[in-house]
Amino acid sequence: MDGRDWGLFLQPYEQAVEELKVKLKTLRTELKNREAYSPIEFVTGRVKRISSILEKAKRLSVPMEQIDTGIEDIAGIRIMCQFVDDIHRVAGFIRLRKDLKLVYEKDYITNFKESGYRSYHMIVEYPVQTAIGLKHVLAEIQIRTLAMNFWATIEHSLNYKYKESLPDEVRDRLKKAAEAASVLDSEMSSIRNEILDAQRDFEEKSNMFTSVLSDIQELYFFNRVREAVQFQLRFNELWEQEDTFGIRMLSDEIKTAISRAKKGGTT
Ligand SMILES: Nc1nc2c(ncn2[C@@H]2O[C@H](COP(=O)(O)OP(=O)(O)OP(=O)(O)O)[C@@H](O)[C@H]2O)c(=O)[nH]1
Ligand SMILES: Nc1ncnc2c1ncn2[C@@H]1O[C@H](COP(=O)(O)OP(=O)(O)OP(=O)(O)O)[C@@H](O)[C@H]1O
Repeated sequence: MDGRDWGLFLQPYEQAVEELKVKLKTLRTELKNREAYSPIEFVTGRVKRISSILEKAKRLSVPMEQIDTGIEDIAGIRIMCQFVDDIHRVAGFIRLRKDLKLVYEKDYITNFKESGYRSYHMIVEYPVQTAIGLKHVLAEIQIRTLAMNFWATIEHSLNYKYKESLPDEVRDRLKKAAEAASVLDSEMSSIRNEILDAQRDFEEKSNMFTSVLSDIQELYFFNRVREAVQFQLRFNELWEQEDTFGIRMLSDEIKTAISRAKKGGTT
């Protein structure tokens, strides 16, 4: 292939990368608007360099006329997430999409590579509209945490610089660093879960607070002033003691008092 052929060959891959980047960045914005938190931190993409395609074709013994099927990462997308759980959510969103077809997935998080490499890969088929019709191209979507990306970026540049000559001792240290990055991810996930639990706890308490107080207000509305004051005093005490169980019981009592008041009964 000469330069012009390569330009024509790579054009749909360039279009696929640009379109997928836009679509995944839009998904990020949409999720931020819907849920105030997006599992996608940022998205990058690239088309493989010609020299890298040729090198890989040689290494994998892929004939030139089969590189579009034999090399799956000519179009490459990378999605960075804050937490490991986010990776699985993002993969879920990709599986549901109707504008691409999932070919297969590689879970290098559970089954990390010998080097220590961790990421979740999805190979997809993406339809690109060209001047002469639809062309389906393969694209590789790598989904990883910021820590996995940090490790992979440095390891890639060291391997690129030193090629086969990386000393065994350095390889071992890189493996250990990958392990440390994974421990960091687990620790961050567990801190996040604790924060989420605390937030849920706080939300539950503040809902309880509002609901009990509005029930007490209702008793005032039915002119059950003495009863309402007594409930208020008991609530204040239980709230101070952080006795959630006691507040739940009290809430039931107040509700019974309200329905009694609605029926016009006496206290
Ligand atoms: N930094 C880094 N990246 C890796 C490593 N292994 C895989 N990758 C990335 O993941 C891509 C796909 O790797 P594989 O799933 O092994 O598929 P492959 O294309 O058959 O394998 P390679 O010949 O290793 O590219 C690679 O092109 C890299 O971008 C690794 O050990 N270190
Ligand atoms: N799916 C991807 N999305 C975004 N960037 C990628 C993706 N895959 C690789 N890259 C980046 O593209 C640059 C060039 O990498 P290149 O494609 O030559 O090699 P590789 O993917 O690491 O290896 P291989 O040739 O074995 O597939 C590197 O910076 C690499 O991190």
